This record gives sequence, structure tokens and C-alpha cells, in this order.
Amino acid sequence: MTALTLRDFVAGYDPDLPIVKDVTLDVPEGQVLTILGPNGAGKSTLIRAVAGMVPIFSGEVRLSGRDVTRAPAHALARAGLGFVPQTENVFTRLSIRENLQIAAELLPRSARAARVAAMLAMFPDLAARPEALAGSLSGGQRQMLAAARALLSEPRVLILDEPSAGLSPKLVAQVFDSLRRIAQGGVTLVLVEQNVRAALALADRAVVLVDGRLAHDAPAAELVGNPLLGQLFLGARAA
Ligand SMILES: Nc1ncnc2c1ncn2[C@@H]1O[C@H](COP(=O)(O)OP(=O)(O)OP(=O)(O)O)[C@@H](O)[C@H]1O
Repeated sequence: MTALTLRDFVAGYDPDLPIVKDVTLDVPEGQVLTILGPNGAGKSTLIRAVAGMVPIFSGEVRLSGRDVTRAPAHALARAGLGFVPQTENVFTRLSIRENLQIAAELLPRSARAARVAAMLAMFPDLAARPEALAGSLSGGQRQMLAAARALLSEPRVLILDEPSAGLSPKLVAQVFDSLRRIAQGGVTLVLVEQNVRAALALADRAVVLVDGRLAHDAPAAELVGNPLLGQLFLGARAA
């Protein structure tokens, strides 16, 4: 079953100057996909458009076969999409527990407490001090809280925008350990990541976006150490 499908997807900020151009992509259920590419290629724009935060000019998005093109955020969440933005992804003045409780408000009332408890059980670092303010957490813990918020509604597909941005190597390892556990739970992951080495170690598959178009699509293991990657990051097109 295909978890996420993009067909002839065109998106951006100005209809006369699309950033993402004719992207067609099928992400099978349970796959971990990383989107790589040079700065400014449109990676963040692509995933933010899928998540309903950037205008889609043409083409379509499907979740498990269902057309969700231009669906509002709450409808996307109900259809099984979770999104973790790169920044401002937690309420810094609220506690860990409160951050989770707010995210749980999308769920039926009777399900909320159990889902908050399940998320705390999944992230022991958060469970250790649920009353701590999110603003007092380390960068890695903050990313875990952001992921936990997105996972509360049990998405089938979780999209993450540079989950390791600004983190020290130790915290990068922690965040990627958490992502590995999430993937092992069967969630389809799509991540944009500058940390190519960590992303390729986690991912099953990598696609490379160059100037808004898919330039390469390969098993992640094939790209490790591949000189093509260096060329692509300098902005050259795939031959
Ligand atoms: N809010 C915005 N309004 C207008 N243009 C934008 C906006 N955000 C990004 N852009 C432009 O869209 C293009 C693609 O940017 P985007 O952030 O999607 O690329 P990226 O591949 O994620 O790059 P990076 O790796 O540097 O984050 C760039 O030319 C950028 O200037």
C-alpha cells in the first residue's frame, strides 16, 4: 500500500515562480524516505506544501490513496499525516505535559489521557520530568517533544523538517535513535535533513531535489559514499 503519493506536484509562494516543479513520488507504507539536495532546492517548501502550509499550484497529494490536496491542517491530521516543523514546534512557556495535552485536543476526549501517557512512555527523557517547561529542554529533547506532539494522533505518515538542525552530534544521535524507534513502530517517515550521513543511515530510500525537481531516487545505502552526492550538493544536475 502506498502511504503518501505526490502526482505532478507544483508548489511555491508565487504561481508565476513555482519552487517545486512536477514532483511525482510514491512512498510505500513503512518506508523511511529522506529528501536531500542543495540549499534552496525547495526541500522545505515541498514538505510544507504537503502539510498545507505552502500553496499547491497543481498536482495532487494522496494519503493511503485518499486525495488530500489542499485539505486544511485538521483534516490532514485526521487523514493520518503528522508534521514536525523545523522551529517553533513546541510551546516554550508550557510544560511537557501541557504541550502534549494541547496536541491531544484533536482526539476524542475519552482517548486523550491514554495517548499522552503513551507518548510519555515512548520518550523516557520526557517522562522523567513532565512538568518541566518546554523552553528549558535541550535542543534534542525539544525535538523529541515536537515529534511526540505530532505522534499523538497516531499518524501513518510523519514528515519532519530538519529534525537535527542546530543540535550537537550527541543530540543528533539521540534524535535519530528516537526516529528509528518510531519507524520500527511502522510509521512511514519522510524527512528533510542537512545531516546527510545521519539521514542516509536511518533511511531506506533517498531522493535528491535539485532546483525543485527530483534529480535522483535510490536506496539510501547506494548513496553512502557515492560521489554523485557531492556533485548534487554543489548544485550540478544528475547526468
Ligand atoms: N516564505 C517564503 N516566501 C518566498 N520564498 C521563499 C519562502 N521560503 C522559501 N522561499 C524560497 O524558496 C526557495 C526554496 O527554499 P527552501 O527553503 O524550500 O529550500 P531548501 O531546499 O529547504 O533549502 P535549505 O536546505 O537551505 O533549507 C528559495 O529560493 C527560498 O528563497
